[in-house]
Amino acid sequence: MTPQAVGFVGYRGMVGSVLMQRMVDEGDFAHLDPVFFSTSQAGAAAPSFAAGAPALKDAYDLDELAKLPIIVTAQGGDYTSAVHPKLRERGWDGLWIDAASTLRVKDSSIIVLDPVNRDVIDAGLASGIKDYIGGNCTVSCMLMGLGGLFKNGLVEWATSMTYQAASGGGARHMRELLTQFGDLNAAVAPELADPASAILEIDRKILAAQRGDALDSSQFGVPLAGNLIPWIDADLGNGQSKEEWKAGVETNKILGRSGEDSIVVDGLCVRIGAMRSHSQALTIKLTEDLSIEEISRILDEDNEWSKVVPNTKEDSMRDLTPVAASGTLTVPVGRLRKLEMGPQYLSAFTVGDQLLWGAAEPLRRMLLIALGRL
Ligand SMILES: NC(=O)C1=CN([C@@H]2O[C@H](COP(=O)(O)OP(=O)(O)OC[C@H]3O[C@@H](n4cnc5c(N)ncnc54)[C@H](OP(=O)(O)O)[C@@H]3O)[C@@H](O)[C@H]2O)C=CC1
Ligand SMILES: N[C@@H](CC(=O)OP(=O)(O)O)C(=O)O
Repeated sequence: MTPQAVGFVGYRGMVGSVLMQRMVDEGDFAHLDPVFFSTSQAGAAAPSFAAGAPALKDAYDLDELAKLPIIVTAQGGDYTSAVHPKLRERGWDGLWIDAASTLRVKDSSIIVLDPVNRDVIDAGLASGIKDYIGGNCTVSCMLMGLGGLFKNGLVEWATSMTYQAASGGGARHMRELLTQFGDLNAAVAPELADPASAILEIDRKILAAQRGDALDSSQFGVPLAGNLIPWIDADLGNGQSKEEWKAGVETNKILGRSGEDSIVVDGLCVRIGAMRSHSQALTIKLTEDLSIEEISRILDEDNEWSKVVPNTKEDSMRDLTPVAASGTLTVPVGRLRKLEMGPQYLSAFTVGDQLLWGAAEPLRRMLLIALGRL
């Protein structure tokens, strides 16, 4: 069988690079003919990992894009807004697989997270839906960890309090965080080198640096190092951030639920100084009083990546952190405990790499589904 041609836009960005690495690691390029696009480097050589691919094409060249039956993009929402409607207007009916949020909640698209909603994806393909969009990173990571409870109708409502990594903002945000850590360290280096120096003097200098103009905070707007930011994405004007709004809307869309069938999911989204894994603490009201053993079994069995971490200090500190989860597809779920509110109230804590399950991996797997390989 002739390999299918697939267009890739945004392959050299942060999300795109993680996607390419996963595809190289899994040998995916052996089963397709890649055509790479760039908004800034048309004509340059294709990336070395895809031997034989043609030179980079202009990502705004609709004629070139329209030749392809499948386009995968991690270029960003502005690109999607600029190109996708024009392609559809001219009658292109290929599959559009996208990391950006632009098309996510449209009726004409499906949010892809196949370990959780393969049935929804298959029904979409069968009914002729052409736009398949990766979900919000926090939502996808939460559902990869706790999907077993949601899929089995065991969640009456859930509230999530997130601890989101710098990578959610992009590569420049990660660099800014590290630069801030370095600058803060430098501000008190002599005092740190002297074990006899007063900690309150160190603290005073750090606070002065954080409150002054010394730290570059141009990406996040305020310092993140030694701080946190209790707001992510746009202000919807009703006291809710857009990131918080996505939790309920996207969770239900992924699960194929709507109207009275919807599950209420809401909470607060907070940026912290982790690098690339998002964490979240959840309070879940269960629809029935299940034992922790039964809950653990359901979560572990739901998908091969969800891993229940025993609710002990040692296990939690070792296996339930951004440092433990980053760079892996494992989504640890722990701190499972019945809360004092009653036997149907469950606490949980989960962590996921927001560039893998939070962005690249659902796209990669959707591509494999489209190619008939998954
Ligand atoms: N960051 C995240 O956590 C998540 C992001 N997304 C979505 O993915 C989109 C892309 O995000 P992200 O990957 O972080 O964006 P990046 O800024 O890393 O990359 C986007 C594009 O920037 C261009 N670019 C310019 N200079 C460089 C450079 N030095 N190195 C690499 N690329 C460069 C590339 O396009 P070109 O080759 O055309 O110049 C690249 O495709 C987002 O807009 C969002 O819609 C989705 C989920 C999570
Ligand atoms: N908003 C997320 C990252 C992201 O890109 O989300 P979305 O794909 O929903 O725009 C964060 O900052 O952590």
